[in-house]
Amino acid sequence: MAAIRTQNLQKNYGKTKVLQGITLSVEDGTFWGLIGKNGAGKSTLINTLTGTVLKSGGAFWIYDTPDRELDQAKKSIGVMPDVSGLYGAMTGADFLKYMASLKGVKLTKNDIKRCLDDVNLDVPFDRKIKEYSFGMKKKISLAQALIGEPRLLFLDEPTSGVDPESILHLQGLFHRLHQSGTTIFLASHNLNEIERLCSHVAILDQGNFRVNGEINEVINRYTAVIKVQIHCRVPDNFCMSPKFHFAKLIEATADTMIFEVKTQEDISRIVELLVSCGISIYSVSPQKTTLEEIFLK
Ligand SMILES: Nc1ncnc2c1ncn2[C@@H]1O[C@H](COP(=O)(O)OP(=O)(O)OP(=O)(O)O)[C@@H](O)[C@H]1O
Repeated sequence: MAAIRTQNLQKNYGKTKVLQGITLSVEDGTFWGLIGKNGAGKSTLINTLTGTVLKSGGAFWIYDTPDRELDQAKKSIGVMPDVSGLYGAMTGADFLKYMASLKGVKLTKNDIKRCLDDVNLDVPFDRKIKEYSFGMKKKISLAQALIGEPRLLFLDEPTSGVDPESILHLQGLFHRLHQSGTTIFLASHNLNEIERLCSHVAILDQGNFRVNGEINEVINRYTAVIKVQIHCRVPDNFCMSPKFHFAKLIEATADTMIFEVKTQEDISRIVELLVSCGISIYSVSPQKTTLEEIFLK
């Protein structure tokens, strides 16, 4: 079942066409990473899908509920928007209680403590949100998104501006939520985070997806050559026979050879050939194309 489905979804701000006909299907239980340059439309897509802004054209469905009936699907959704929409005059505890009441959930003092612990936010209950640091605001925004254990979670740059220890804590939390079946739609500039956490990725460029799909499949599709570093004892008299025609040796020292090949199978072929030449191999390290390299292309 699709958690999110869009058909030719469009959003304009005046004459600016921000989303130019997005068509996407996000299967239930998947973890999508949404990437794109500043102004590419990531927040606009999340805001449109969660009903914060109105679409200009096309259609979308959340768990088969059409966008015109979005209110009915809202109980399945948790949204962590950017932090500008927080109620600064409220304390964090009152804010969580208020947001919970909108979802029909009653929070006890212990529940609030657990919400704060979940997002690694150590703050007195009576401190007003306007007195929070930027990173603390991010965490309280995430805490409210998690209330009621939503089946579908939208996260807009949840770890930007957050300290490194908390980033690891939050990434662990996202991983556990995904493992327990939550569908997550995460916009982030942290490509390493997306590569490590997500099952799927979409690159938004000029109002449309340049690429979208299963993350390993996307990386493989854009991997023209695989670099493989082989630690081994290279004999002085070693020379590449014609049998190595499928591989390009780009560097060689007394204990390391680096080849460029086209497929994973080529790596096994190189190893077999080296062993048949009597060379002892200590380790083989393929260097995959990263999401960053694909994004920057
Ligand atoms: N309320 C608004 N009114 C007019 N234009 C807007 C509004 N919100 C966003 N835009 C414009 O829409 C475009 C996409 O903005 P959006 O915030 O969705 O990008 P983004 O990919 O989330 O960027 P970033 O990575 O910087 O957060 C930008 O050109 C922005 O100026």
